[in-house]
Amino acid sequence: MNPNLDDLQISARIALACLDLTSLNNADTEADVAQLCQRAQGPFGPVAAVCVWPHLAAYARAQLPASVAVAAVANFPHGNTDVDSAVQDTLQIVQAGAQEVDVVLPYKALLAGDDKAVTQLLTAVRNACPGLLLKVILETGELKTPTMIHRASQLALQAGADFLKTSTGKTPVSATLEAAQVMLAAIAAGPVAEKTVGFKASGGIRTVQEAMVYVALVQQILGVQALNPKRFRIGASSLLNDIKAVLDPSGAPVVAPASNY
Ligand SMILES: O=C[C@H](O)COP(=O)(O)O
Repeated sequence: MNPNLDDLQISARIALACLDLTSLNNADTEADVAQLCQRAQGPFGPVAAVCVWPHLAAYARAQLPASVAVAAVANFPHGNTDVDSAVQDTLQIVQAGAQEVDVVLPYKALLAGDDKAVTQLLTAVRNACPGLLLKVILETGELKTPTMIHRASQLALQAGADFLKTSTGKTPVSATLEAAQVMLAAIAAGPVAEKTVGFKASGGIRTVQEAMVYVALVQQILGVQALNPKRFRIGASSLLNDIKAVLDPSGAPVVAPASNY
């Protein structure tokens, strides 16, 4: 059933306020980031953060008001176990004056049963960015099973994650409702300190209708009070066009044209 315009617009407003507007193409330049930062501050209000490569984080920071956070990625997208390299990424992000680090959990090590390597890398990154918001990307499409997604969630929470994030957007399967359910349940079941951890759905979310199912799930499992950027983010490179179309139906079609995909 298609949602009515009021529901769609409420979700569009939440999605905008909670959006990590992302550009993580290999060839990204300062000009691309300048454009991204401009789009981050549109007529309907700012996004929560922009998300870029570490070497472009300082440039992004200089383009934005303090009200829009800068996030940058570490150990991305491969999720290797090289602690030094992940810490280097993280220090570059810290030195850039960014507010948030999105680190890829070493998911191949986890699948191979090497929990220790996972904990070592995540703990080192956590220690390298005190005071910054740490989002741990589980890469749920590669972990595949609820058991592995639950285990990854636990290890990330134990290492001090502020957010659990589904995906890099660089693998065949990105965010799914099933994976989100497991992650949200892990957050909700945690000790008090972990109950304030946030959730970020990312990868492949291009329409408000797609975003809306995550809004509903977060509300259902974490409660309506979690529908704010401190607890909920959507990481997306191409959702903003549809958010704008929904919020200004007279200005553009509600669903972004296929050419934007
Ligand atoms: O972290 C966010 C993802 O990299 C964005 O993925 P997307 O390009 O499919 O929206």
